[in-house]
Amino acid sequence: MASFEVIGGAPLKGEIVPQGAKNEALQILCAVLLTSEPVTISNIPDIRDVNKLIELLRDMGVKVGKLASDTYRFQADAVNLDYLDTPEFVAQAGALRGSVMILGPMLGRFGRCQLPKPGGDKIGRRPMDTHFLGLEKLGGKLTLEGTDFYRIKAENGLTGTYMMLDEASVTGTANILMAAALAQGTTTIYNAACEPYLQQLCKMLVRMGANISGIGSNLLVIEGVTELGGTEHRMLPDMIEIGSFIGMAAMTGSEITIKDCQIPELGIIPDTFRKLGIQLEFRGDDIHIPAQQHYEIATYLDGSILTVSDHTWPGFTPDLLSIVLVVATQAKGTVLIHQKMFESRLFFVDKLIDMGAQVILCDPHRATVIGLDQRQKLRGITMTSPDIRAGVALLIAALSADGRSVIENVEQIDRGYQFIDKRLQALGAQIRRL
Ligand SMILES: CC(=O)N[C@H]1[C@@H](OP(=O)(O)OP(=O)(O)OC[C@H]2O[C@@H](n3ccc(=O)[nH]c3=O)[C@H](O)[C@@H]2O)O[C@H](CO)[C@@H](O)[C@@H]1O
Ligand SMILES: C=C(OP(=O)(O)O)C(=O)O
Repeated sequence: MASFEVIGGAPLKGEIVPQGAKNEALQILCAVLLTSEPVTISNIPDIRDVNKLIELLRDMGVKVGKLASDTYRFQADAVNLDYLDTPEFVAQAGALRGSVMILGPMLGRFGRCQLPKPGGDKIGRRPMDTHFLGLEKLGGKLTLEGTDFYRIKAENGLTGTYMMLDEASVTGTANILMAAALAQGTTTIYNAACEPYLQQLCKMLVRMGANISGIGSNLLVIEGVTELGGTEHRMLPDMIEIGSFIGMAAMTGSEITIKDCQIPELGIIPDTFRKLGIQLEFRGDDIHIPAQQHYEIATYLDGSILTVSDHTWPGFTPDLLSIVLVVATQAKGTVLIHQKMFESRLFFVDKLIDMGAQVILCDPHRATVIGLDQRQKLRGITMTSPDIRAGVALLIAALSADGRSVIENVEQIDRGYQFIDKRLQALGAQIRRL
């Protein structure tokens, strides 16, 4: 297990370019399984989860060519279905969440798929029910082995139908959409997730020959086609990384410019940070955060305490709540952080409390943060990164803290943040990989 040693307290300065989006990459990479023609994808982040998925695709028989450091060409013209029966496949697919999205393409194109319970962050229950309810409505027959191995088959192909998802699951919508693209007839998905990465997937599928209407809404209508063709696709910048850098700049009192953010795709992320009193300036497509000694959390109009909570798009993403929470520890004022989707994502506040932050964990879903307004800095400690976003929140805390911190288990951070130590060093951070 690798660690980061951080000597905190010094402001950072400079420009940083966000990586391509992790969670978009996981969807888009799985979509290469939908066609035997070449698909070229650029702005692919060089991170653990994405590299593991590329390796899995390669081992499944997909031809993978690296054209540049962030650009790959894939061709799934000789997929080896027998590989799904090997223990190697089970180990690889079980090691990340994104592997779950091979289900839809494999079922749509080859009529079968199987999968162990996928990996990913241990942040509470992560049910797969929506995925399978949707795929079964299209004609898939599911067999469960125990509670954590799934086999699904559609020997006579899939048939389009109307469905109302029980929840707007991001990866669930991606799976059903990809399967429906190759089903016979019309599929209507109501209560579909509609975040920018899913919109990107829809646009890519349309370029491959799919007929999809309602892109960007929660009502998708897909006219199935018999086959899809090759395409080129470029990933959006990672909105969670952009939010993390905004939080890092504020918490460390740094002047940072985040380049090429595709600001219109960020939804309410910038305004949510503004509610914490953080100044953001849009300079063309860059976000400039000036050095701020103090930032003050807004209240509601009647003076009552602000709540920041997660919601499906266009609401605030749950993946940035840990960042908002840590940034609030040095704000002026009080905020209630309400993590509605996941019940185990706030336990990392114990470490912030050890560092001197004033946080009350009300219950697994809610924490009240009473900001210190820089009256007292956090103190460096040794801690372990429990999940990807808590890991980065702790890294931000360490960068702002007095003294030396050690963050263990940074493989969690490496899942989703490309060469983060080197990129932060370029901004002047004292961070070292041990
Ligand atoms: C690889 C990937 O893309 N992972 C993201 C994806 O995970 P993933 O697709 O696994 O997450 P889902 O959208 O399925 O759901 C996440 C959790 O939220 C709950 N839920 C979901 C929808 C809803 O309307 N109400 C509700 O309460 C679910 O029960 C589940 O516990 O979306 C999550 C929610 O944005 C993000 O945190 C993950 O980073
Ligand atoms: C929860 C996350 O990732 P995953 O779904 O891959 O575990 C995340 O990206 O914040």
